[in-house]
Amino acid sequence: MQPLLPVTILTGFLGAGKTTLINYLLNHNNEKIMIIENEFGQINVDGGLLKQDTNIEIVEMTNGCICCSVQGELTQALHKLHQQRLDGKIAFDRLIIETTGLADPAPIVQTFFIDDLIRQTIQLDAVITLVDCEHILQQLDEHRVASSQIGFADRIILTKTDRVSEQQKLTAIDRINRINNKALIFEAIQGHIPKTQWLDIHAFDLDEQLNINKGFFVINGNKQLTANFKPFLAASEPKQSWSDDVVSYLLEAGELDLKKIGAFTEQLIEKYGNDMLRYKGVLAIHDQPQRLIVQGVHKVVGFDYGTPWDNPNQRISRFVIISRKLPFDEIRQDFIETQSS
Ligand SMILES: Nc1nc2c(ncn2[C@@H]2O[C@H](COP(=O)(O)OP(=O)(O)OP(=O)(O)O)[C@@H](O)[C@H]2O)c(=O)[nH]1
Repeated sequence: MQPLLPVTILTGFLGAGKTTLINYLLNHNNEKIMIIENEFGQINVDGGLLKQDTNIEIVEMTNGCICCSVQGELTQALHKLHQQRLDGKIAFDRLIIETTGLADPAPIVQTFFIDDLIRQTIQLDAVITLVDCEHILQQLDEHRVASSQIGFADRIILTKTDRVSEQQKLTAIDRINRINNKALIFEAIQGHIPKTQWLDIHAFDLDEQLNINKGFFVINGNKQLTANFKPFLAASEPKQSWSDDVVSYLLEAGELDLKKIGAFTEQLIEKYGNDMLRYKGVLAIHDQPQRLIVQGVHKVVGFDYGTPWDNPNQRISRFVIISRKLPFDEIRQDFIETQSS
């Protein structure tokens, strides 16, 4: 049996630097990479821009954007690639899906959980969102899809920071952080970022990392990684208030009752799953030494027990939800009521 094929979804608004990033990767990489990409409209320019060599195959989907035809065209393309791999007609080590700048990642991400063959052969590694530091504020004001792309991200790569002042950059980061306080933010000028920062990060594994507001990292050029890591704002209060329709919510409580939290999660997803882009919980369950991990995308959710809590006195349940506006006070109250009495 072949190992699961890792797939990375690369998203970001028009002109955010997706092709530039892929080209940088292809110039600093030995793996064979399959890229599925598409452009909005009939003429696909990006295929021409991407560096062509023997380590890259490109499947272009020009028939509208991926998200409109996701259940059909993308699923079909993935099935076909799988068969060609099985037949030995084509060989590659990973797949990158570059979405059009106008795509909402939701249906693309869901494809990897819905289709049986895809679930059994492909492992969704992460959603990486590129954010154009120069234009993001305007894009967020004008295009709902821009906040969705940020909300879905496991990692955010900030581009074009060479074109803005330090203050503009900090303002952009503040706003991004409010939409998604779970994704680590990296900076890459002209796509210069080591692939280890955005490939094979296993974001959909049921692990115990919540990564809330961990920080901001500068990766610039080919310098040593560690020398360039710059911690950023730790959970700061936003300096300005924005009205983005996607925001991050954090629920916190002590030990929870398993039945109650099960019912809470079920109802939450039933009622608000369509609005909840990504969510993750690391929960302390009464009489259970291990952490309970919950992770989901809209109405697709996974649960598993993780490692035991190190310190029995520090068993705190945390649940992060990145969502369109929710009645937070009510949800927080319901969450607190799932505590074991
Ligand atoms: N100054 C500057 N320009 C950049 C940077 N990253 C990308 N660009 C430029 O921005 C333009 C758009 O970059 P692309 O890589 O084509 O962006 P894209 O996200 O693939 O664009 P679409 O396919 O239209 O969604 C190109 O002219 C790039 O050279 C950066 O970090 N700094």
